[in-house]
Amino acid sequence: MLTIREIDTYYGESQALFGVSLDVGEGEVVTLLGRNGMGKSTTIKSIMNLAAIRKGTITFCGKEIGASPSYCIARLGIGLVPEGRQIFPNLTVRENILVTAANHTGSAQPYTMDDILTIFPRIGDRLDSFGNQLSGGEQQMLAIGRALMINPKLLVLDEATEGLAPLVRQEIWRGLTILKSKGLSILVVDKNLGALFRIADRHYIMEKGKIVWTGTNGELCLQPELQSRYLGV
Ligand SMILES: Nc1ncnc2c1ncn2[C@@H]1O[C@H](COP(=O)(O)OP(=O)(O)OP(=O)(O)O)[C@@H](O)[C@H]1O
Repeated sequence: MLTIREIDTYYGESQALFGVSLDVGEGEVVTLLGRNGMGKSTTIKSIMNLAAIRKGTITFCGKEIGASPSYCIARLGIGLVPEGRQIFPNLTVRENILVTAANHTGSAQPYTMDDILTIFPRIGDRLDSFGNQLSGGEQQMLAIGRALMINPKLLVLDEATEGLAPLVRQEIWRGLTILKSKGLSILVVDKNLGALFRIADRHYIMEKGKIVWTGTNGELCLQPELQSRYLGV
């Protein structure tokens, strides 16, 4: 579904990614792991063309998207939950959910507000609150709900549960597990290995702008030395 081949991404003259290749298959949950500053967010920004690649290719559902504007990439079916969530502070929860709603991907069963509230019941109690009145966890659930309303084929989350309380994290992982069971493909950045081990199919580990290891969930679970070397756990 998503195929990244040998991409180099720069910020000005400073190279951040070096020949990164990555795949996400239909219905797969894939993680991007690594310590701070290793290039995970830059990889996600490259997918959405929020950071321009200078070499390599990015293909989504058979279409080369490397040079497409971000909104076109979203319309093709990549729903982004960005780091920092970026929900609209002056819109209500209801408005935040509805503002992006569209079925450009031609889904047979497009997401409705009720679907979002079934996955994240907590935000159902806050429908008339403004975005800036929500807790971090509620904002994250809202950001995921908003991304789902474009009916994505692939959901991309940068720091899915960073800085959130344990209970709220659990609710987010439960929601993502529901989405996986419905067959949604997910690419997720997070540091919460325990939760990732329960949901992920495959992992990529990044160091200094390169992919240094990739393998299945079972393989990573069995290699604590990899976890301590690259992830500091
Ligand atoms: N806007 C930017 N301008 C210049 N350099 C940047 C910019 N954003 C990131 N970088 C650099 O690119 C490299 C990769 O950063 P990136 O944010 O992709 O890492 P990360 O693995 O997502 O880390 P974190 O978990 O801290 O977000 C780092 O050296 C970082 O300093």
